[in-house]
Amino acid sequence: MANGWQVQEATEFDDGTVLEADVVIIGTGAGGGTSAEILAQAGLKVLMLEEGPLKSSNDFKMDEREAYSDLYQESAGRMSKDGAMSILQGRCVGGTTVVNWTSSFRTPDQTLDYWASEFDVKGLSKTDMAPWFERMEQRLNISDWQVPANENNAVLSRGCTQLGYDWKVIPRNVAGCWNLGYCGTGCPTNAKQSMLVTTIPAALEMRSQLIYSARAERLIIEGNKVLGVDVTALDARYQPSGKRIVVKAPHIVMACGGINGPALLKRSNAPDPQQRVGKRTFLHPVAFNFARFDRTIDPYYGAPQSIYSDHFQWQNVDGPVGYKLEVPPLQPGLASVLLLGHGAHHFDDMSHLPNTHSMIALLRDGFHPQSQGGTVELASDGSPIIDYQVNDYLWDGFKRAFLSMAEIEFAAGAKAVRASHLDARWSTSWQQAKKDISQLEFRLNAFMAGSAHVMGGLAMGEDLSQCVVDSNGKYHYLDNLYVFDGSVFPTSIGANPQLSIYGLVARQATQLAQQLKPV
Ligand SMILES: Cc1cc2nc3c(=O)[nH]c(=O)nc-3n(C[C@H](O)[C@H](O)[C@H](O)COP(=O)(O)OP(=O)(O)OC[C@H]3O[C@@H](n4cnc5c(N)ncnc54)[C@H](O)[C@@H]3O)c2cc1C
Repeated sequence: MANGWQVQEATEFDDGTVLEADVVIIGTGAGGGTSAEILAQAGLKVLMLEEGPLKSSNDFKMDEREAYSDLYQESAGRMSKDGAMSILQGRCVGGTTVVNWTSSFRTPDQTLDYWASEFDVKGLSKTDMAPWFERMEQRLNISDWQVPANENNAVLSRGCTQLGYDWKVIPRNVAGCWNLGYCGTGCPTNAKQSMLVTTIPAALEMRSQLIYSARAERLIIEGNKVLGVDVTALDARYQPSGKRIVVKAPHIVMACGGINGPALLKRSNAPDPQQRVGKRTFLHPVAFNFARFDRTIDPYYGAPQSIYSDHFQWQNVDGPVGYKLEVPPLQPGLASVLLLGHGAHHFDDMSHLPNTHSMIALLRDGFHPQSQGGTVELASDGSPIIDYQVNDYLWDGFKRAFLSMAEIEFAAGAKAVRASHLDARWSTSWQQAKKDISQLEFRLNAFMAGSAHVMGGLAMGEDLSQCVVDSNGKYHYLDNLYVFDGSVFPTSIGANPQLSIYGLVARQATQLAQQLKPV
């Protein structure tokens, strides 16, 4: 910034200021950052709008309390409408890539094939996508994690090996990682190759502009065109400051991510003849399991996710729900929420944290008629609400996942295992766990699922009865509006989504850049 980058907080502008650019990008996460660099490289004047604050490694102090309120949507308190699902998403310059846990997977072939056959998605086969994944893997230094897994992750590989289940090492987007484990509070060493330290600085170096604490309130739509964006300047407490600015551009890229993107279109009364905006929002609903060991696990230290198992993920594509197994970090604040409960039991659970391991199962939603995902609605103040119901189809998956996780944990030497359900107790043998898990029932607010992977809501494809953007990310019903982020996925990915977004957006933004390149 000292070199003269154009970076401003929205409140620095006078109320009513009008700004102009060749392309305005709303949101600076995986999709926004990738688009900004590519469009700026093509010589276009890019203006990035971000509703969150600008924070950097100077501010990232491995402090959960500050990080959750500064860097996450709704201060990490975002929930589904009925409270059954806790949803983590970033809200800062760099978006969710600033707080994510660095796992980097290509889109599974099964998912790309399913999109082509069920949603008439064109041009995104495995072969079409390979060069784009390769390009972004190089750009973000993605490769298998070479350091031995921490104890928390080693439980997964050890248990799977014992049982003959598949497991693999996770590729990560890091350069010179210190193996601290606090990726979720922002990387204090700049090792994580988030948009904050890669594509956004590159775009700024090419004379792009970034305005932060700037919430896109609505798109200004006339006929088939978006003329610009009406922006609310937010104050230090992330509340409207009373100032508004307008950004005009001939081309608009929405990269606000799932939930917020559909909400912006709804606030803008964007044309949506089939009423599909906000539908098919997927979350990879996550079930958590905990295991106690008689040795130290220290689950808060070391690369958060370094081992995964897809053993239960692709046994079929469109039958009973499949799930990916991974291992989350357990910093004390996060652990205290996930462990559920209160009082003496909770105190006891937290006292055992150094000996506690956790495993997660990420359910692959969206591949079955009984898995239609959630719907984004607007609250009376225009903010988004996600209605996502846990039904019998998902509950069956959660119960199978609890069993798989407990079996693996006992095989790895766990002394006791517990599901994250208020009725669950610590089972001290695999036999006991099978019985205990079979008795668990879905009750609202007794079982809490989580999500850190918001996808869909603006489905991509040529089938107009289901989709609102085309296979290149252009909104079907407006001439100059593009959606370049994870909200376009017509199902969940079936793997952690960031590299799917980077690869897809690299392809789409490059196409747009070729169309718009100044002559
Ligand atoms: C704790 C955590 C861990 C994760 N770990 C992994 C992982 O290990 N691997 C992986 O692949 N994925 C992971 N993810 C998910 C991954 O980071 C996201 O899927 C990805 O970043 C989504 O990209 P996006 O471009 O769709 O949206 P985002 O990256 O969320 O970016 C959207 C941006 O738009 C801004 N915005 C929204 N609305 C507006 C508006 N109206 N006006 C202006 N700005 C707006 C938001 O503030 C945000 O900065 C994790 C997520 C979390 C929360």
